[in-house]
Amino acid sequence: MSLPILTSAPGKVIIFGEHSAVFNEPAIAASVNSLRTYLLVTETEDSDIVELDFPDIGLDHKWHAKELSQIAAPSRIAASEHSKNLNPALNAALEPLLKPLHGSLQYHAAYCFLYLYSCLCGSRRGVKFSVKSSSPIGAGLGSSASISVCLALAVGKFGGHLNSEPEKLSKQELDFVNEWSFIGEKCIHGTPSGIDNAVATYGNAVLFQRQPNAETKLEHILNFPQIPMILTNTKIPRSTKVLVGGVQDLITRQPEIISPILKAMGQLASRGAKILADLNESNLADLCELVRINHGLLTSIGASHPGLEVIKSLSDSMSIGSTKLTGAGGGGCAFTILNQDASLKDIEKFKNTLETQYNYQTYTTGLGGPGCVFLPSEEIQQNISVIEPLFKKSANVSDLNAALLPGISGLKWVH
Ligand SMILES: Nc1ncnc2c1ncn2[C@@H]1O[C@H](COP(=O)(O)OP(=O)(O)OP(=O)(O)O)[C@@H](O)[C@H]1O
Ligand SMILES: C[C@@](O)(CCO)CC(=O)[O-]
Ligand SMILES: [Mg+2]
Repeated sequence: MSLPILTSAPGKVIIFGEHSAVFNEPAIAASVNSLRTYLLVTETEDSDIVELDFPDIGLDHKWHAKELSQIAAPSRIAASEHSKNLNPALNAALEPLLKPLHGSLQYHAAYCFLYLYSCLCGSRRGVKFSVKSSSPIGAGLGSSASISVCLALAVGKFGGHLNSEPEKLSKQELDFVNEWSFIGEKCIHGTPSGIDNAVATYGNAVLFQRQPNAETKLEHILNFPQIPMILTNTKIPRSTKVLVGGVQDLITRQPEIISPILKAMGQLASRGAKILADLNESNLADLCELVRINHGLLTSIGASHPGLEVIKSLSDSMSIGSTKLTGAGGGGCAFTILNQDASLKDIEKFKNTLETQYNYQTYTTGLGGPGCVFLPSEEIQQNISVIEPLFKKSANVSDLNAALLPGISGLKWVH
């Protein structure tokens, strides 16, 4: 496909089943349309380079054709065959190119990019990838999956793998994006379950279960109910890779204790799915009960953090609703499902306390909505003077969403 290319994918909230999802238990996640990542792919003047400009994490890096020519990428089939473990020969070839990058944020984002680019774009050069996100990064809201999905869709298009129907992404194309973004997620956090990239690809909400043979069972929930909730970001940094590794270590040390806990989390997700299919005034309290239990179990496996417990204890002491961490935990975000009788005054007080006393950020956001989307080249070209400045470091998040948000911005995104 010709340049420019613009893609976008949403963040997500896991309602039930984070961590246990990695161990083949069912889990439920919903997309969050207002927290999206956007990727713009443009031609560079220098036809010899591939450039990454990811200002959200302070990454601006160029690779020259000579360095990139060291990589002998596996074919698509070979890479998919390595869906349990990333291709070791390709990993070894990428290592020298990744060496100059600092810290895990930059390293993992660049690793994800280079892996997908090598597999899907072969020897194409003279191109720049710019990423901006309206979602907090590393906060449990699926930022890694949304960037992986944006990259899989963009490099899939640029590499000529996704060009069947210009007016709609077909089921096969979405499956391709899901498959490759899963590989991208592996670069970022080692052993993902695949739930985050699935919901960022297909949108809406999913009941997801990884199978022992590494296949996945995916049920799309199209009319996800609007659950009355406040989402709170503690802004405490953490890494999904480290947290998932911690649970793996714990299960190795205490298998008889941890396995039943993970199974119970799976039961919570299955029960939760039944309630969510017909959420009403009479069963909201049952949903809240499951939320409280799921948070307690996540705490017992070491996925909480004192900063998350602040949100839980405030919601408990104000009797305003039920709180559960979401995503990998260890910091990042929690949501609070509001009780039916929570007053507007108390809701404001709850948010205000978290923001002013703890410097947390609260969001009141709808769940569900579109998954990955792209903007046709002509539409980008017509709006390029508005689009390009949004990818600068100084651009602010509200301008990004105001100009680009699918369903709000007026741009003709293809779903
Ligand atoms: N806008 C972005 N620009 C560059 N890199 C990003 C961006 N968003 C995410 N990333 C990459 O994703 C990594 C964060 O992934 P991580 O899985 O730890 O957190 P998360 O996806 O936000 O939370 P969770 O997995 O719990 O939902 C960062 O280290 C970075 O490499
Ligand atoms: C912690 C985890 O269950 C959810 C992260 O959003 C990891 C995964 O499922 O890939
Ligand atoms: Mg992630």
